[in-house]
Amino acid sequence: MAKTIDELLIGVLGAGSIGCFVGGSLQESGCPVRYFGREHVASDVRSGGLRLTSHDGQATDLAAEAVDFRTDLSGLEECNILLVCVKSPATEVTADALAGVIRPDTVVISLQNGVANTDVLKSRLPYNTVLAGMVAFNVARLEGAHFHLGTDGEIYIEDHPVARMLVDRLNAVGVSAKTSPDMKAVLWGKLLLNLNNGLNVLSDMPLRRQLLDRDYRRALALLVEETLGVLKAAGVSPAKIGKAPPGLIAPILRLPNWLFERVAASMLKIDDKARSSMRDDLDRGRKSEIAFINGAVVELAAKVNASVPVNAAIIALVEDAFAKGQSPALEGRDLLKRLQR
Ligand SMILES: NC(=O)C1=CN([C@@H]2O[C@H](COP(=O)(O)OP(=O)(O)OC[C@H]3O[C@@H](n4cnc5c(N)ncnc54)[C@H](OP(=O)(O)O)[C@@H]3O)[C@@H](O)[C@H]2O)C=CC1
Ligand SMILES: CC(C)(CO)C(=O)C(=O)O
Repeated sequence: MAKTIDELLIGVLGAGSIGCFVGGSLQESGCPVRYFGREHVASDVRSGGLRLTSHDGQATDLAAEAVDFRTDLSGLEECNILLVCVKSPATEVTADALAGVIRPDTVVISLQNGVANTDVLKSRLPYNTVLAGMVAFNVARLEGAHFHLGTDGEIYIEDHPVARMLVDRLNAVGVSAKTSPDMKAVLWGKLLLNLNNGLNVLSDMPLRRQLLDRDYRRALALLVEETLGVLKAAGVSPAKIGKAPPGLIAPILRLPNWLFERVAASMLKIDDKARSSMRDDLDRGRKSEIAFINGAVVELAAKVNASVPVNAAIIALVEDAFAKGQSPALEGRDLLKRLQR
């Protein structure tokens, strides 16, 4: 693929929060982008265009007529790069829809949470180059097709010439991005942060307020420690994502509030209303990604004969919340008691 990035058509498959934010940022940088998503986003784009804003005050508006948003897969075969941004439960079905439609030289990049999506895509798309990616920041859909970056954080993409071109373009428009030769470590490092997604479903609080609740932080510390134990037994070294090295996350979380607020000031730079993507799924009546986050820990634990009661308890509570369609709004101390039983 000896073309420049401006000659390559980027497809965003699953144009929701991450897809519209990353795709919109690449379009802002001058790349041709085609979005594939749902009618509820398409109709908002038609009526008001695509709006991207950020907690640091940046704003970008892409006019409706400049946004090529499709609610079917027509023209997918013209894409040279495909960013897969669907939630993990949709990866298999999505990959099957791509197989035999996209060109063998299309580079497919997963920008999803969880550690297994790239393997699923690879198994279904054996002729394509499939790269792992990871997004460390939070994006929320506000009113209409307005997508808001609520935290700091970087995008990582597995090292490859196409990844380098995308990273350059993202950095040029102020979206931090880098390539990595070791995405397994990056994905497990991110999964440590995503252990909070399930807790955010259970707390019924915005992320910032929940992080200021010491009992919720203690619950998260238990999850992180249990997961690090499994990773150690399996010989996996998670990468440092954010400011704290993996081994310091739990001790920092356990600090009293006054000290935590100082030591973890960057972790608390979150919009007051931001919630985890799993909490969005509960509100929108969708499936949860819990099986791909805490469930990945349970799966790895089984391989190394480790027991993971804390992750298992969180999975059960989150599955129950999704079955009922609402958060149990657990007090931090009640959750902690259940986990320490
Ligand atoms: N939001 C965030 O802050 C972050 C999210 N992530 C991860 O990024 C990934 C994407 O999350 P997010 O952007 O929040 O998800 P969203 O649900 O906002 O966006 C995904 C969109 O893709 C649509 N979709 C699903 N299947 C298809 C298909 N076959 N064709 C076209 N559209 C489809 C979904 O529709 P439908 O509603 O029908 O499912 C939905 O509108 C997840 O793995 C998430 O964990 C990572 C970091 C932060
Ligand atoms: C950015 C973060 C860690 C928290 O919002 C996330 O990945 C998510 O919401 O899924």
